[in-house]
Amino acid sequence: RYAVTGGSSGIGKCIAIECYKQGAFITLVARNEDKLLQAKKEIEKHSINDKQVVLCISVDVSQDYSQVENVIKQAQEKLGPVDMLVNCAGMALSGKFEDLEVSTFERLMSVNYLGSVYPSRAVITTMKERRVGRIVFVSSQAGQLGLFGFTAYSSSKFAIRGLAEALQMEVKPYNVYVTVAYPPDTDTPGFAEENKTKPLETRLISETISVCKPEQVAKQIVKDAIVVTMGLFRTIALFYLGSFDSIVRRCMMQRAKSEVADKTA
Ligand SMILES: NC(=O)C1=CN([C@@H]2O[C@H](COP(=O)(O)OP(=O)(O)OC[C@H]3O[C@@H](n4cnc5c(N)ncnc54)[C@H](OP(=O)(O)O)[C@@H]3O)[C@@H](O)[C@H]2O)C=CC1
Ligand SMILES: CCCCCCCCCCCCCCCC(=O)[C@@H](N)CO
Repeated sequence: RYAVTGGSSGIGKCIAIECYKQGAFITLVARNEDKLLQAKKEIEKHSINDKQVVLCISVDVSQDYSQVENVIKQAQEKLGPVDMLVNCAGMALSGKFEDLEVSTFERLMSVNYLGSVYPSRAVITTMKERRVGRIVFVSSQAGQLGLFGFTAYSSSKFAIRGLAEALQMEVKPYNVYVTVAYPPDTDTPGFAEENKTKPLETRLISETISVCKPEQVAKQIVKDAIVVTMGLFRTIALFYLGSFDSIVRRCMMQRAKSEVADKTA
């Protein structure tokens, strides 16, 4: 059972299709109901058995945590616990730092960052209890490099990386896995929208690499969620992370011991 935020368009919709093709039950989360229904119809064409369902939830993932928590609870009651959550809802706005409205910084932070925190927070307890789960975050290449025109966007995508890495250290002992995707420019409705206001410099920088197809990006994201690949930096970091993970495990054992002691006391 998979839940995909931003599953009604672009990369999120392609991720949903990719997972549906593998027999998963899908919950789509986005705001616009027409787009959700449209996507549902499209995804259902790829079913591989007649038990599969696509459930649509209309909610703004960036506004009210209790609302997000409620709808996720309802979805889990209908379909059962979520095994994989893909946080793909997001948006991009660009412009020079001094030209961007202050409200744009707030908006991108709440949609891209808090919009990934809330759904994750809503599913994590059940995942830890079940000792099963995957959470996928969708950052961006602009979440690894700060680029001209992306002062608001890049920082919201860098934030996702910090969240994901910290969360991974917490949930690893519970067999819950976290992955982050850093996609390049991808041909989606959101990308077309973003291009309407892109500064020239940003456009020229973007054009140095080619635009990907959302189907291709989605395939890679689903694959990476299952098979983890590594870069050089990651390998060095892994040495440290290993020792940090053992601290986490030690604390867990210590806590379990003292809980037993409390009970017997
Ligand atoms: N396309 C690209 O070039 C790249 C995109 N990305 C990232 O990938 C993700 C998907 O991008 P893309 O497919 O292009 O985007 P689209 O604009 O095509 O789709 C965005 C999806 O997110 C939903 N969404 C947006 N805001 C909210 C919200 N506040 N609450 C709930 N749902 C919301 C939209 O539905 P609705 O509007 O109805 O709510 C829609 O389903 C984003 O996080 C983006 O930053 C990363 C790198 C490159
Ligand atoms: C290890 C990293 C390698 C980096 C290679 C250099 C890439 C420079 C070009 C970057 C293009 C900007 C992508 C942003 C996409 C995006 O998030 C928006 N389209 C959102 O919609």
